[in-house]
Amino acid sequence: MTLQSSAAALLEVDGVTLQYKTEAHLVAATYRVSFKVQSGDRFVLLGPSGCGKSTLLKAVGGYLTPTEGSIRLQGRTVDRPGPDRMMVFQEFDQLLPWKTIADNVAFPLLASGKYGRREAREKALEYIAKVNLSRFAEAYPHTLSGGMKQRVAIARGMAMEPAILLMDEPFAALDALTRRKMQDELLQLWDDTHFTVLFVTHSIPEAIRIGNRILLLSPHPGQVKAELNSLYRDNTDPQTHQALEDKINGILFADRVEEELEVHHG
Ligand SMILES: Nc1ncnc2c1ncn2[C@@H]1O[C@H](COP(=O)(O)OP(=O)(O)OP(=O)(O)O)[C@@H](O)[C@H]1O
Repeated sequence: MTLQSSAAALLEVDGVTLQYKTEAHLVAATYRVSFKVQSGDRFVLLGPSGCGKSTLLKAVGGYLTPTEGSIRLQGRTVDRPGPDRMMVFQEFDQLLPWKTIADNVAFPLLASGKYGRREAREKALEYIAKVNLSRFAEAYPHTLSGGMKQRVAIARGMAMEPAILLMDEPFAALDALTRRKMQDELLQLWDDTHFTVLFVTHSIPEAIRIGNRILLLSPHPGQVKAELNSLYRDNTDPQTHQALEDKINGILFADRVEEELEVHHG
């Protein structure tokens, strides 16, 4: 037993290169990306379209194997999907249309063998309440708005109480007002349970609102440009946000690689 093991990060992504093999050629999605997520982090992967954010998230999910480097969750190498990592996607059609909201949320709890029928239902209802949808527990997905469906998808992911929740642009398809509301709700949920989330977005304002840490990735293939730490969300001063947005824009479009920045504006 060493001190090092007790201080280990929850998720360690170490020098990860990810590639897609197509018939014609090899597409490099990320190149030697490293970062560490601590328990309770709201860790954001931010970068322009095509920089490999979704690919990284899929690799953490265990759906893709790195060609170089390693991914470890709670000290164990990730080599397949597992109930300790739940995904929430952008699309509104990620729910099973023939199942009620309660049954959708209970589904992975039952399928994974984590709970029996009665406990799964109780757990599902508990998380449906957390996303303020108790009134719709017996409704079917097609009767819900896009924002409500996303809340169900979040409840379904959280009900499994995974080690880490993986969110791939979950609010990108929503209108601006709903998107803002959903960001607030996610933060309220975090206040409730302090879950760990790895959140992908290409929106700088969204990254600033959601993240306590932000990893900035360069365009294709994605490489780490900088890591912003110690972001305090209770600082809602628009000037501070604007200054941070400007700083991120500067980093994303400057020619600097692998820079560690500590930003304190709390
Ligand atoms: N299934 C695939 N087969 C081949 N290439 C792929 C595949 N999926 C993604 N790519 C390529 O890998 C690179 C990274 O894609 P990825 O979707 O991870 O980027 P992203 O940063 O999430 O972009 P976006 O914000 O547009 O979703 C891109 O060049 C993309 O074209």
